Amino acid sequence: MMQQYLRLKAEAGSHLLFYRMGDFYEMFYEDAERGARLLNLTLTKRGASNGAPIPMAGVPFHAMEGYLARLVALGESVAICEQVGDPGAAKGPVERKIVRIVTPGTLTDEALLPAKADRMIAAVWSQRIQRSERSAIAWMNLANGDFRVCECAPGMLQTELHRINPAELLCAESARLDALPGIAMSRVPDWHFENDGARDVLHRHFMVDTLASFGLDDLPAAVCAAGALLRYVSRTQTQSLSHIQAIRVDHSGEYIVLDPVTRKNLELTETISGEDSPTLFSTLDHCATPMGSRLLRRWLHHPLRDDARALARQQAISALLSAPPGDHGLSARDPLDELRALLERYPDLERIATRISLRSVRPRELASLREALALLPDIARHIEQSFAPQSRLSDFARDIRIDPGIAALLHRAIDPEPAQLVREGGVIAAGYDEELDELRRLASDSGEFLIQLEARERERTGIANLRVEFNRVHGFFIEVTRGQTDKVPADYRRRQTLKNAERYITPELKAWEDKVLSAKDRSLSREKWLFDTLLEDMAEHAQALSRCAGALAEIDVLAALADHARNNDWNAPTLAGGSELLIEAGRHPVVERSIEQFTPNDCELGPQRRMLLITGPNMGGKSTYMRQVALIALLARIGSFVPARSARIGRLDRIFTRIGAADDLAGGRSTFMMEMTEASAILAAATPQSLVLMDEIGRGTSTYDGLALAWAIAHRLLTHNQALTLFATHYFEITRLPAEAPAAANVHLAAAESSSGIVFLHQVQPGPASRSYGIQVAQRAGIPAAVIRHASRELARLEAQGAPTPQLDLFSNADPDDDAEDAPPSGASTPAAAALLEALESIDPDQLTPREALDTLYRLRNEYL
Ligand SMILES: Nc1ncnc2c1ncn2[C@@H]1O[C@H](COP(=O)(O)OP(=O)(O)OP(=O)(O)O)[C@@H](O)[C@H]1O
Repeated sequence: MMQQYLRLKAEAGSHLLFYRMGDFYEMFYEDAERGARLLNLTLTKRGASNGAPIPMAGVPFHAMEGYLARLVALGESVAICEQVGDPGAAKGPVERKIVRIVTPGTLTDEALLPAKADRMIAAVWSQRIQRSERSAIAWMNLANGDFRVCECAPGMLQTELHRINPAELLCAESARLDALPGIAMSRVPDWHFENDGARDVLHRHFMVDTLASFGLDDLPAAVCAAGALLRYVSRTQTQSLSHIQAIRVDHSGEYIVLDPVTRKNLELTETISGEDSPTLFSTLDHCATPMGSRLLRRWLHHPLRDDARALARQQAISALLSAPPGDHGLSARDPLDELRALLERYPDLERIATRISLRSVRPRELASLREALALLPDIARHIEQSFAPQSRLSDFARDIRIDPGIAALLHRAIDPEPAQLVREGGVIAAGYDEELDELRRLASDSGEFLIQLEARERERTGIANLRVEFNRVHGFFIEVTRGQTDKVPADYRRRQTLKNAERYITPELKAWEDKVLSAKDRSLSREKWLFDTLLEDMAEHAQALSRCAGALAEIDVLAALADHARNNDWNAPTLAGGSELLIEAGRHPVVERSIEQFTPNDCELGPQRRMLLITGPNMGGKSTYMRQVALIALLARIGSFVPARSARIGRLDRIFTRIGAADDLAGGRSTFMMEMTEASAILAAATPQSLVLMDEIGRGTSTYDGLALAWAIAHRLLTHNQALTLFATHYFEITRLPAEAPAAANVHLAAAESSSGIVFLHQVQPGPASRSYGIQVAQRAGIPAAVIRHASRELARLEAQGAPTPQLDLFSNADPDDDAEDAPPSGASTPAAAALLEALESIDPDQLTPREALDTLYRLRNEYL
């Protein structure tokens, strides 16, 4: 047996091996030690190898899922080995096989998957293509069959990985990739990523001769990553991956880029301290189904650059809110509430569809699918009848239409209340299969047959006390008392002789006995076969089911967003083409829910007013204001309504944030170093279409250094990057920037002093703040009165001395070359230079092929030299 174990362990490699023995999955050797430590199991011993006892630890088979869930949460992978041979027939150990491998990114079992979040597996690959380095990511959501790739510059790899947020990351053995927090790393041999082999894997899976139809022709690195990923995932699953029907290319220009820091700072799906709520997602997630919740989460992380898709969603939300009052179609309820109530009755169709493809669906899931399918016509009718006509909504009504034959088949085939597992029996409905009905009848109601047989035999033999009976040792028999045995017919065969009676069997009773005794077994295997056949039939419809699930998830998200908009007085924003953000009476979507009276504020940013310098007391509401502007922009760009009286949101390519200070002690970077690293990333990449939030930059160092840096950074953002910027600062000196650069404007958060201390008005007003109120805020925070009095005296003394204010022309002696670099295109010394700068501005090197880059270089040389 140990030989068999060791062979299977070699196959499982570094994964833990769960080796099935009777009612347990056992682990041996190092696996046992690791498993026992991770799962808190008792470590025992079994036999010996080379004189030393073999460590062993096991988990009961019926509790396996719970243990697996714990292991994958810890980033472990497990190979599950089952007995596949017949224990009776085998001479040595029963034949065993690894039937599946569970890894953190390839889960499909309902019990192991989080309901409201996706678990993705990704593969990364980088290679040199014509002298430039390209990185590619392929990722797959095995639970719904989504398979995507993208290529990007190596510097964008981290940002893209954060967007995708995989649970497991696959890379080549030789890849230089640091472990990423919260992501399990799996390494495979480099050759898995080789182009020819990878292409071959994809060709075979999709049964195509070319990948051109997926748009992968010009993406060689992406092909390598996708091929390696598909090879890895196929190995982990026992069934074919027929639900993975296509690869989609995510173009980098499709979404507004949010770097990891920004996703965190805006608290989209996780608070800064790592909690699930309150976040934008937890505030908006009124979805009725888990698949809707997952889609909403995806949307929040993928705001769109293009207007059309966001607008289509927004119009669908408007249509859902536009139901004519009074005429409420199916019921007296409000149509949006009715729609949400209908959606609430849906199971997780997306995952059920996938498990049908993987042939791992459970009987009860099919029963809930049956109930759900019966509701589809109601939903389709409700959408058509109750809401204003809208093209997106009409598409849904079409996409959720499913062949009624599937529901009919499930009605006929699946028991109204099926058992949990097929092996328990009682899953296939009565009347679906004659043979199964007969087997079940035999297995269950043998009593009737025996009574009839007894009556018949009494009559035939004339033996009045003849009895038909059963015992475990001898099976069925006819018992005749000794005095009557001369009446026994010739076809009676003696089975057993007792003191006062003889026991017989007849050919009829024997045949019947064989049938009954095996009926139970046969009915179970017949049921298993029928269930498998049913799954084969259902698999043909898996794609239609998953399309229907996708449409339902989308309706669910739109209905949730519509509901939130309606209940919180949100409005449809205008999506504009230029670079602008105009918000009238905007609110913070999460904070407005947690306080009684939120003060709305406007925001105006555009080509002539690119930067707001925000001042005001601590606790005045600066961070809230900046975040609310970014969140309103993001919400508009996912297609949602926004918490504002009106909003006009231009095209955005990126949102950057530099908010708050957090040490990265693990990474060995101080607060100040972190701050500067983030700022330098922003200065390197922000464009006129970027939204930048900068909160108190420079705070982490001495006043002069900090002020100087803050000034220079603000200046550069204004003149060079020309990004739309919200710049909160405590350096009042910086409020004089607008005098030099008219594209900057001062606003402040108003506060007033009353007899009982400072009152925060949370109102954004034009102009700089007049003072900082630091001492008043400290007083409110409970600093002892003596310290406050001392501070007030110190302040008065410093003010009386006229404490030196840092000079504002700190940069007047700056290197003239630096000035030139900072100058906007319009500040170029000659018209030709201005034209050249403008031409350079319009180039996005990341979007050019090497050939195009060379051509562009020649063209510029010819035009401007
Ligand atoms: N517009 C508003 N209406 C009502 N309350 C608000 C508003 N904005 C902020 N607040 C409240 O004020 C508190 C402080 O806000 P915020 O953290 O934005 O201040 P801040 O100016 O950034 O402070 P600091 O400079 O100390 O970081 C928030 O927790 C919130 O409860």
